[in-house]
Amino acid sequence: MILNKETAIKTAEVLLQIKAIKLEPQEPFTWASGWKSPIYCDNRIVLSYPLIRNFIRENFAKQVEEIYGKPDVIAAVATGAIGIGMLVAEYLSLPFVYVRPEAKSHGRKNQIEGNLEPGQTVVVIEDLISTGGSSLNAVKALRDSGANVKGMLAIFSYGFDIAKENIKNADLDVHTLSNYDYLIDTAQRTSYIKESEVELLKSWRKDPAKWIPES
Ligand SMILES: O=P(O)(O)OC[C@H]1O[C@H](OP(=O)(O)OP(=O)(O)O)[C@H](O)[C@@H]1O
Ligand SMILES: O=C(O)c1cc(=O)[nH]c(=O)[nH]1
Repeated sequence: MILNKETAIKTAEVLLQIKAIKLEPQEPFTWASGWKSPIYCDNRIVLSYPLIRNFIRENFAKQVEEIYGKPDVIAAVATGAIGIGMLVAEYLSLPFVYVRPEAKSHGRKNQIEGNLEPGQTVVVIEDLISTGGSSLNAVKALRDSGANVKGMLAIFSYGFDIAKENIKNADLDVHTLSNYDYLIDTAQRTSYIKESEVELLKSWRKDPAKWIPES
């Protein structure tokens, strides 16, 4: 869910400005889910731009407080959200943990890194939601450890039905700064993408799991 339309447009604009959005219809990207895609949104690039990471950090912090008040802990989904999650925690003067995709096989064998006590309230920060698998895997680990997960904020979501269903089944409250619709509108308005690319992205978006690149 989008909380603030202006933030959604501005977030789409800055992602385009720093070229976080990559289009490679001829040589598709492979996503975490295994899906092939003509588009990749690399939100990790945000960290390289101080003004833009501050914008993301401040909007995340504002929305965390507006929606949930102050949680006990900010948690980030590794690795993509560790940097920005840490900035949000610092801005709000809150403790921070991050959640690995799985427990380490050596050392302390942790999946959650940092200090988290059972019963603590947690807001999760994620960089991007495609199917929602990675985010929900992290939320499960937090809940299994006894945390009270209040909800999750992500920079961007593609808004796929599968993600909506997964999130609903997990009974998780999710908000994003921007999403695919705002991104495509902004990319069209600023001529970041050509009309032919808009058509391709629209047809891909109808059934992304089954999309086959044109040869
Ligand atoms: O919603 P999903 O289908 O799970 O896909 C989104 C996930 O994919 C990316 O992580 P990736 O697995 O590429 O790892 P990284 O964060 O370590 O770069 C991204 O950071 C999300 O966590
Ligand atoms: O699904 C993914 O793996 C994924 C998609 C995307 O656009 N960006 C990203 O970082 N991961």
